[in-house]
Amino acid sequence: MKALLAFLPLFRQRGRAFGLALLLSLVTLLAGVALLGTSGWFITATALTTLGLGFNLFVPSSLVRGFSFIRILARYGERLVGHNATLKLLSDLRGWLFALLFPKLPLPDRSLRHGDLVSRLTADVDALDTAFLVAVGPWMAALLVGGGMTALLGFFLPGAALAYGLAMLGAALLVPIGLVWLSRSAGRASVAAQADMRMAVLDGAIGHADLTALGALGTAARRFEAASAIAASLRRRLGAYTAGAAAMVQMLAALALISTLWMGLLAVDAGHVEGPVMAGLLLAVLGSFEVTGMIVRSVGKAGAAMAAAERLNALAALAPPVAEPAKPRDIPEDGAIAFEEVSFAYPGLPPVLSGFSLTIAPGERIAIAGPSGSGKSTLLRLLLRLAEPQDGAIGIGGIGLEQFRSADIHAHMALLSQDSPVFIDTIRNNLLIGRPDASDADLWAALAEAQLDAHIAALPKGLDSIVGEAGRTLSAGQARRLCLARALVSRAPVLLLDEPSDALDRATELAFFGVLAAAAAERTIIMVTHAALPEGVVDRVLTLRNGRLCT
Ligand SMILES: Nc1ncnc2c1ncn2[C@@H]1O[C@H](COP(=O)(O)OP(=O)(O)OP(=O)(O)O)[C@@H](O)[C@H]1O
Repeated sequence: MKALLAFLPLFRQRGRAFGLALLLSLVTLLAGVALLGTSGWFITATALTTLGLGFNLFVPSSLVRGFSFIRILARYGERLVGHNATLKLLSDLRGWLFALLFPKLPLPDRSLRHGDLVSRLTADVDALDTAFLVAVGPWMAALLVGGGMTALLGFFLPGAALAYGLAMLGAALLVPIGLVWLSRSAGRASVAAQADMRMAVLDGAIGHADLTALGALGTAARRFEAASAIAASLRRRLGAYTAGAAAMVQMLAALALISTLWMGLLAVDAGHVEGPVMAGLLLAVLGSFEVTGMIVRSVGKAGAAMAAAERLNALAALAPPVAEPAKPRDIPEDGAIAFEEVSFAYPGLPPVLSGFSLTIAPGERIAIAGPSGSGKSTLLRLLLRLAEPQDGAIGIGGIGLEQFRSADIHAHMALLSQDSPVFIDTIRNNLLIGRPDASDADLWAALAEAQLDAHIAALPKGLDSIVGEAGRTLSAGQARRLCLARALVSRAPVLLLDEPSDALDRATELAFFGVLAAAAAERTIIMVTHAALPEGVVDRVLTLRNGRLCT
């Protein structure tokens, strides 16, 4: 519950709209109760009229029409206002989550898998949509309608008021609380199982080609089936709990109805209440229980909503990898980059770097080689200040990285990695990510430097050609050169390259290095690579082993 309360400020922002939706749902409910009550009274009175009693038909018949009209309009308004507010709340929620998450990307926590993150950003947010509207509204309505009805019965049929009040209390409060309690762990497990299911789908889709080649599609399918079977059985269990609770609520409504009928007949017999009034009260009691059905339906989802809220809070509470400086300094354009006695370990793991020192002069080009897992990519992460060393210092021009804004560091150093994506968008927009205010001339210049201009110019739509998912309308080498052009557009004086030629065949790799050497003439280059570099691409090649450079 605490996890859900964390979202209260967001809910409050839409408080007015939710308040109006609540008011309209109350009007709907009251109109429904009044409609049933008046109809019961009207029908009974009409029947009695045929037995010779005088009765004015016009007032009750216009009341019936009036109440049904009010009910229709209020229900329509409540749906309109309520759903509009809910959709806005969902968009606020996503905005809040993205704003919290973006400064923390890339997430250092490797336990949070891609599919799980997607699941949290989509399904978990959706699971919260009904939490407030459906849970808060009907409860307040039950309180008001149930209280009002008890008072009304207390006036006409005091004997029935107590039974009704207790039945309403049980249906609106005790049964839903029991349902929340019962469905808590199944709700949590259900959210986790559905996340597992999504991860299995994503893994299967992303790795489809490899799974097919390895003949492992069956294993992937079985993993998905197992995850779905667990999710389905949890859903069934939650459904059974909700159905059981709904049945109990119906029984309580029946008890309230029977006791009202019993007391009503006695009162009519004793001449304390007229028959039509008793019939009206009976139907009003029936109508007032409508709200408890809504409570049970929403509360059935409460377990999942609470689990979703916990997962979202956990995501929001992830600590930012580094703190921004209170008084940021400007990065010296021509400053040398220096690692001094840097030691770094990922939490709970053995050190990746220990006492690592290196100075890179402005305009110098170096390559860092070393065995897989020796910490080459980690070096670049530290330089981009995506993580901070436990010991030692990293600086530019003699100023520690911690004194620069992260945004300035990322503008100073452009990263081209083996995972640099080509987005499903136009070539222009792919390049503008490097520098949003770049002119077409800048884009063409960068494409020329990356030796991609002739190819793009030959496309019918030129810069406005769409490149497909993972740059599929480009060859692997062209996609890599497009990413290089993006890095060049950025005008960053330092280029960080992490296995830039990975997955390219040797001929394409050599061509890429040739392009790189020519294009990045004025820039500092720090390249991490396993590839054998042709002459002239870098000034020196260093090897990282056991956390230090070896000579
Ligand atoms: N986010 C992380 N959380 C925990 N451990 C990590 C993380 N990133 C890297 N590591 C671990 O740190 C070590 C160094 O990884 P790193 O990616 O820097 O090596 P690398 O030299 O670039 O390897 P490769 O050449 O295979 O890309 C490895 O043992 C790796 O498993």
